[in-house]
Amino acid sequence: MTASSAQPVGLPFLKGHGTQNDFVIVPDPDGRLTIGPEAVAALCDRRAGIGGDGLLRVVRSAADPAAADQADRAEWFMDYRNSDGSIGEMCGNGVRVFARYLVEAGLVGPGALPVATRAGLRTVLVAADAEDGTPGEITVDMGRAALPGPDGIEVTVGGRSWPALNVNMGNPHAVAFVESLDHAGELRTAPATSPEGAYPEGVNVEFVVDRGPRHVAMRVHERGSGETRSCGTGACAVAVAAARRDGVDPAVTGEAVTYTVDVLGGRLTITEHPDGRVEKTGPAVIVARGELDPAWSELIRGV
Ligand SMILES: N[C@@H](CCC[C@H](N)C(=O)O)C(=O)O
Repeated sequence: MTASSAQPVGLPFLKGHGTQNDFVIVPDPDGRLTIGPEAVAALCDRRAGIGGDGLLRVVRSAADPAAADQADRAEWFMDYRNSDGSIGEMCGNGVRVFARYLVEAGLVGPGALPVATRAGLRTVLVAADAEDGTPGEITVDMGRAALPGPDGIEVTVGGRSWPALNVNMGNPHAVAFVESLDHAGELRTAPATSPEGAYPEGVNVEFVVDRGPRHVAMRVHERGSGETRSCGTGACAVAVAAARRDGVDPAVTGEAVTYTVDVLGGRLTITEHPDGRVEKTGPAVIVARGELDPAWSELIRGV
């Protein structure tokens, strides 16, 4: 994609991030645009495009067949794509950034906001901004974690292997507790997982170390995006895996448990409730607004 100096086509975009997991945001309220995998990858390219770990298309649920069955419960559908153009069912940081955009654009008011995703409905709560203007934190009900097994999953990097727990937060995760986050290496390629076939759709892999009581730190290699500085669904998977490793299950104790999860780009707070719901709290900001050059209409249909 080469930029031209012609008049802007007027297709607006924004850029935002949540704990430095960053996204190109494309408002498409009436579902007029077709942004195929090639266009997503080009927009997310950090040298020739806008740059991002993924893309959030903001569309009314009723205007997209992928979310039409949720339209009676959620006006807005988060159409999330990884930076390579592939689909991710859910994005925990993305949904906070998505909500921040809707609120800042005046498209929704304060309070609980239901958002349709490919993993089902998620409810987002945007806290009021601080008096100094600092954007309030955002809490998301991320639904229930599933631990479908099998036992014996392993993650391997650079000749070292660790046992991993398969945690599904609407999307798949393999969570491995390691001695040092450096052991994950450069993470330029996806870590190997075994047994073969455990993750037919690919997997997000988290490497975790302890920082203190109910406090861990992680790195992540995301399916479709590579190493990112944060992964919201990954942080939830990590908190649930850490709780089980620590012998804690809120469904058994009847008490919620909270873990602080440090990511390379900040900090997320994850609470698992006795009914199994996992809540995630963290920041989300919009950092830029602009218009795409007309040259993009070669890749994006409907412009
Ligand atoms: N960064 C996201 C997860 C995005 C989807 C993931 N790469 C997948 O393919 O499942 C998050 O914050 O949860």
